[in-house]
Order: sequence, then C-alpha cells, then structure tokens
Amino acid sequence: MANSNIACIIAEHVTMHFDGKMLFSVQHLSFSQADVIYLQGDNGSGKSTLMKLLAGLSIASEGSITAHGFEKSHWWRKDGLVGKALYLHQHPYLFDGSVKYNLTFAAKQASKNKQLLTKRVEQAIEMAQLGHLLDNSASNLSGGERQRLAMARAWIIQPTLLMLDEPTSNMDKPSQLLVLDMIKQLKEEGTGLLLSSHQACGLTSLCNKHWFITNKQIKVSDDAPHNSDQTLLTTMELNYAN
Ligand SMILES: Nc1ncnc2c1ncn2[C@@H]1O[C@H](COP(=O)(O)OP(=O)(O)OP(=O)(O)O)[C@@H](O)[C@H]1O
Repeated sequence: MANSNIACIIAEHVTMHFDGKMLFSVQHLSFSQADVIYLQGDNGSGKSTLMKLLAGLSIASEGSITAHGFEKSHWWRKDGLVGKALYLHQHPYLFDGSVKYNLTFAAKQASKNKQLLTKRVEQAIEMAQLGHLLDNSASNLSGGERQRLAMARAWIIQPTLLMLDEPTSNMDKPSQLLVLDMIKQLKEEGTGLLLSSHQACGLTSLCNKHWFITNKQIKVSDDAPHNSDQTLLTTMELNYAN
C-alpha cells in the first residue's frame, strides 16, 4: 500500500509484450521520492520500455501502473501518469532554438518564484558548464553537450521523480562528473531517481535500491548495487579531482 505522504508510482502485475512476444513481467514495483534505484539489464532487456511505462508514455500489455501522493492535476488535465515522473531519454529531445531558449523554456515549466528561478537557471548553466554555449543552436550540440543541456533542464524543473536513461552514455569523464553532481543535488533536494547505465560512472554509488531485468523478469532488491561499481567510481573521482 502506498504511503499517502510520499509521491510514488506503483506497478502491479505488469507484463509487456511486443509483437506477441513477452519482453518482461513483474509482480510489484514501487518507485518513490525516497528511492534512488539503479536499473540494470542487458541491451534490449527492456530498461527504456519500463521507464516509458512508468512515465505514462506507453501502456502496459497487462497490469496496472498508478501514481499516488502527487498534487492534483489542473482540472483540464486527466489525472493519469503523464507528467508525474519525468523521463529523460538517452538521446534527449531538444527544442529548435538556442541553448538559452531551451533553458528558459524549462524554467517556465518549474513551479518556483521568479527570483528563485533566475538563480536556479544561473546555477544550472554553471553546473553543466553551458555558459560558452548559450547562444549556440541546440541542434548543433555534440551528443555529450545535448545530454548536459537536457540534464540542466531537468535540474531546473526539479521534478518529484526523475528517470534517467543512460544519462552519461555520450560523455567524457569530466562531463560525467558534472552530471553526477547535478544528480546528487537533486537527490539531496528530495527528487526520487531511477537510473539506468551500462557504465560504472559513479551513478551506482548514489543508489539505495537495485532493479535488475533478467530472464524476462524484473528482480527487485533493497540493497545498494554491488560495491565493485562504487570502487570504480571512487577511483575515477580521484583521478579527476586531481
Ligand atoms: N514500440 C516497440 N515496438 C516493438 N518493439 C519494441 C518497441 N519498443 C521497444 N521494442 C523492443 O523491445 C526490446 C527492449 O527495448 P528497450 O529499448 O526497452 O531495451 P533497453 O534495455 O533499454 O536496451 P538498451 O540497453 O540497448 O538501451 C527491444 O528488442 C526493442 O526492439
């Protein structure tokens, strides 16, 4: 049963099929504001599909996925899953226009007062090191820069729940560390996170739960991911701190 004080998304008896073939099934999943979950699975096991289901962007073949503890939507919007957990695709969609425009647009989605928002946008630019790119067209950015911009937008919005699909896949190590810092800060500010990554880039050290897709089942563990990932992170952080 969901704790009504905390925002969460709950999946019950969910199965996902494509073209008549089962991709995965799971009895029960709960993703809440208190969680930082590491989602692991081989290529094609269904990590992105699961995130899209939890974001309300796809519909499960069987079972139910419901949101609890969120503020009521505006009267004109159906109270469903869409808009509850923000999903950041590994090849993020950016708006036509400049980097600055993309950040300003994100700021319009955030429910903060103007002064706080201006400060948060400035901080995001600094944290993601986008200052020298502000007037560049977003369509001309490199893969890693696009991901940094998408991360900065999410950081400005500061969602209740955020799902990051391979957020550092196109990044060099300094950029990975910038993004790691932004994710850490969101965690401290109370955003629940679901993170998928094939790289041991430090993300796993933030996680307090582990979902693992194997043999078409999603296994849930309340343990932090394996320590060896964290050792790799520490080594990398030390290398780049010096
Ligand atoms: N809309 C769709 N129609 C048919 N098949 C799909 C659809 N979306 C995803 N699939 C298939 O489902 C499987 C899982 O895809 P998904 O992108 O969720 O995997 P993933 O674990 O995120 O992979 P990767 O680690 O490579 O990013 C793949 O075989 C993919 O081709």
